[in-house]
Amino acid sequence: MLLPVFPKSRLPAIFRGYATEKYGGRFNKFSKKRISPAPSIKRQSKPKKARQHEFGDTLRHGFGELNGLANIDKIDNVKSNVGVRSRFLDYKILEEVRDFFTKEIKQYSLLYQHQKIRESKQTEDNPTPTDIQKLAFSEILKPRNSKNPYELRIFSIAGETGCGKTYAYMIPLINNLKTDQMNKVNDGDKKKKIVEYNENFTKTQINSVILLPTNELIEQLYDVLKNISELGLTVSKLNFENKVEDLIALNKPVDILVTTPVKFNAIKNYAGSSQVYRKLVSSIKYCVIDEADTLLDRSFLSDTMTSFHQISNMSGMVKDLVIVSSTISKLFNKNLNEVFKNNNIIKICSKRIHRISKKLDMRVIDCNMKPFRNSKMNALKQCLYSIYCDNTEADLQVKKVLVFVNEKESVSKIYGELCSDDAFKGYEIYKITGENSIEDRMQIMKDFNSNDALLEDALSTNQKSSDKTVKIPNSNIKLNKSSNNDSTSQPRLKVLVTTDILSRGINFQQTSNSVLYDIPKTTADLVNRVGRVGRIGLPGRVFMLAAKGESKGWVTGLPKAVKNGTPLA
Ligand SMILES: Nc1ncnc2c1ncn2[C@@H]1O[C@H](COP(=O)(O)OP(=O)(O)OP(=O)(O)O)[C@@H](O)[C@H]1O
Repeated sequence: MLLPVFPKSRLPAIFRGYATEKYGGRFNKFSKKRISPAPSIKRQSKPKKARQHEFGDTLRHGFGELNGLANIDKIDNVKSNVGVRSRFLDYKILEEVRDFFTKEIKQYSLLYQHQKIRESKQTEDNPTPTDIQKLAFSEILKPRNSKNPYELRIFSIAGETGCGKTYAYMIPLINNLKTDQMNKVNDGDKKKKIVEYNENFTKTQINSVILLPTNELIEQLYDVLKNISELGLTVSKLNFENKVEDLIALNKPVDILVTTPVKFNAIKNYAGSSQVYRKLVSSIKYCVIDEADTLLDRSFLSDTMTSFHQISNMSGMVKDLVIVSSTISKLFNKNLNEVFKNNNIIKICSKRIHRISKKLDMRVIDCNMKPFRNSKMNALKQCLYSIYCDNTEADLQVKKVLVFVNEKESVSKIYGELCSDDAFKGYEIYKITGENSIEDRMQIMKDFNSNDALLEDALSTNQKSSDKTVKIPNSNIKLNKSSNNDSTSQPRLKVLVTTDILSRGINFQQTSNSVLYDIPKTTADLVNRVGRVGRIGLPGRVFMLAAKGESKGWVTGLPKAVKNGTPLA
């Protein structure tokens, strides 16, 4: 079932032919005469070395010095050699922990979900650790200094978006918690003894804390840990809906507390007496600061550091602090070195950091060219239509597209435009900004992530066409159209318009398409927005819309840089 994006009556003359001809053949005919090749094509003929140099320079200029990404080659003592061990079995991980996580990865990994749908036989394979996981396991699982078992070790883990950093810190953390738990009980039936030990607790005791910047990420991580009770461990979250009082009243060990720095700092106020507070936090031995490039930037730094100082001051027992990030900006690197200057930070970094996955098909659309008439909205509508019509993800019932903008005001504008356009009647359009209540945000994320078929009658106009391709006008972008135009098998489209609020850390379920409506303000924003698709080596597509004056060298050079694996720093 096909939808005309631009109703014929409201279409500028230049569009009319395209709309009536359903984009395909007519576009090809027009494009030969009127459309000059996209600038990115012209630039591709430049000598490789000169272009890469120009790309790096212009990118830095484009995004400004302070927010630029650090050059990893210039950071001392970074551990990035993966080594030869290639299986979970090769690392000193407790057998039950290893079995638990390999099972979890197979069941819930985006990679395995993807394969399950496309090639069900592949799901028989056993997962292997990703590069960042191998690096992290090699360092964090090293035996501690036996002379000083409570020495604080600080690790910084940095790797490209979607490379599996969560398990890179989670598996060693669970391994440590489980080992500590086993050491607390005597030999014999350890499982039974651990249950008895936990039942005898009269006060809440937190054993480890994971700090995250947003409620969405807390929810996501809590979901990752939902089966952890199988290992005899407990997890609690402190977010918008959970009260600190309830945590205090639990009266049992909390092996992992997932929360934000602000919520964590609030525990002190609610604890009432310093004795209660001390009891709560004095058993924290492991602390993780995830999405640290956000939590150690200007807006969060003071809350994050208050949390960490509270943990280490009150307990003096923190053994491992793990700081995790997908980019290393100059500011982050500066803050990291300043804040932890007296400690040796063990820096673990994947070689692919600051690079965009080569599996991503990255395209730039110049909106200044006809027929978009410098209207990003027109270009966006055409993108959505083309994604909807092409034959990718043919086996899915629902295709999903993320649309990222810089300012929350633009979210409502775009959402309003798409909702009020009859051509988008059958699409499910969502928006999320910081202005939505947290409850709303959670519900919208749930709806967008669900893969249920949309209402049968959602798409009511069925237009048959024999064209095999759809082309985004005035670009070199041609997409194959679904070969099957039968209304029951045509996928449906969900579109989520949002800001950077959702650009960090979120695993969107079965989402392979993204439109960067605005040019991101910093390289870190670019890397994170793009990184919501094409995760863990999966294929994906990103369309970047460039208006008049935005088609600078680095913008048009981006697709080539992605293909060449050029670091964006
Ligand atoms: N060893 C593995 N094999 C297969 N899939 C994995 C493996 N490790 C993690 N995954 C899956 O990869 C996906 C992305 O992982 P994760 O969320 O940890 O990425 P990330 O590096 O933290 O990304 P970001 O920088 O965006 O936060 C998840 O669906 C996870 O289940």
